[in-house]
Amino acid sequence: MSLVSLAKDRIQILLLEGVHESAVEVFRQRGYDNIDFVKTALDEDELCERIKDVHFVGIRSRTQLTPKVFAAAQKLAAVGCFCIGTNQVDLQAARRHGVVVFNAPFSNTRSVAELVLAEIIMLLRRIPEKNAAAHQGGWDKAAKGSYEARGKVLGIVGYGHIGSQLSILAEQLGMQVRFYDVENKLVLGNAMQVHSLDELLRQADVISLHVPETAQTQWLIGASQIAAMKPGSILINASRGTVVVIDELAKALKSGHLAGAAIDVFPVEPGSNNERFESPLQGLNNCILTPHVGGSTQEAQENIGIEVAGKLVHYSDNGSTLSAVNFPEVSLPTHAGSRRLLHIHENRPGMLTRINQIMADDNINVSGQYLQTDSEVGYVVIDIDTPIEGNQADRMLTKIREIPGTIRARVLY
Ligand SMILES: NC(=O)C1=CN([C@@H]2O[C@H](COP(=O)(O)OP(=O)(O)OC[C@H]3O[C@@H](n4cnc5c(N)ncnc54)[C@H](O)[C@@H]3O)[C@@H](O)[C@H]2O)C=CC1
Ligand SMILES: O=C(O)C(=O)COP(=O)(O)O
Repeated sequence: MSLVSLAKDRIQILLLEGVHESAVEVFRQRGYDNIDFVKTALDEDELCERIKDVHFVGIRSRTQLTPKVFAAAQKLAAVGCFCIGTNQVDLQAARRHGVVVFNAPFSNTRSVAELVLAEIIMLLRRIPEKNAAAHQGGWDKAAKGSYEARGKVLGIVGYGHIGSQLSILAEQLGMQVRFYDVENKLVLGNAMQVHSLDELLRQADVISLHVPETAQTQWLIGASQIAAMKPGSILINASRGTVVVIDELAKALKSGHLAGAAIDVFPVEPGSNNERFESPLQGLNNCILTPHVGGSTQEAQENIGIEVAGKLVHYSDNGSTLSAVNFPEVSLPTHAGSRRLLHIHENRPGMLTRINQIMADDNINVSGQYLQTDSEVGYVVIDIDTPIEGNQADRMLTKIREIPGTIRARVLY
């Protein structure tokens, strides 16, 4: 069996969780036809079985890529997260296996910001309760507890791509925006950065969470943070379900300390549309529950499909790791007229010398070399302008793979 790159029709792609068909089109246009398309997420055991011969896997936010999955995925070269969050992927395990992980950092951000804006207005007007009452024959025409968004203070936790877009949209409604972020951020419009979460919670009429799932954001909003929020204020979470202690939120909504909430993400979410959803927030009419649809618009999904499939194809064809989330980034020119060696290795001294020595011993001429390393992993790409036959490439790769510390090596056509 040749060790050089497989023919494209033998490269297996597994797309899970109903990734948009725009992704399939991108793969097909670029010659990748061997695509397995699954509408749901798979559990760990099923995934370990399905992923054995897969070279590229595409997931959304529900599929957990654990160390066990990476150990089973011996042929896997890259993961495409067709979403923003990458917390569902064990990024260290991926790196140790030489698997590059990509995501779509921008494509669904506007969709989330728009949904949150709509929820702010609905909750300030107490529409969820009035809607529930009307469906039961009720007629609650009172203005009590209903407010305009204009002039209210919106507190944003996490002023990144989503938080900052929400900030602009909310200012257009006349809201006063304040935000808390662990980093110093470029302040847009008339927004103001405050110095602690506590300060923000005490000032805001509406709090909206836009942080990633990390060890620091886990259960960021618990009993004492909810107690610090203004009586009658509103909490919105379209970030990750682990950011809010949901039982404490349920208590605050029942007691009336919080006037309302909109929750799009949950500590435990169903793996498919056929599974039952359970939450302590069910039955609370002052709480909007949505099934993790912040980024689920036609526009966002289509763009994400094109963006992430494009990154996977580019890595497969060219070796570029530009915008990878777990890997040294190497941006590469095309390699027409040359063969290209990709070598992923543990970052230890002497790696390049050894690779170059093997090439020199074989009279192979190098026309370009690109190296990036981080504290653990090195990624070197070497363009070869000496014509080499399949057998010679195989021999060279065998020797290169024997270099201690090599994680993965392949040659592109
Ligand atoms: N509901 C949905 O369908 C969607 C949910 N998301 C979630 O939204 C999150 C945010 O997305 P983006 O704005 O694009 O991410 P981003 O990375 O652009 O922004 C996140 C911001 O949070 C800040 N941050 C991190 N830890 C913090 C902490 N402990 N306290 C305060 N600030 C902190 C960061 O400095 C950064 O400014 C994603 O990580 C994802 O989990 C994203 C898209 C769709
Ligand atoms: O982009 C994200 O991080 C999201 O949470 C959206 O996830 P989804 O693609 O809807 O499973």
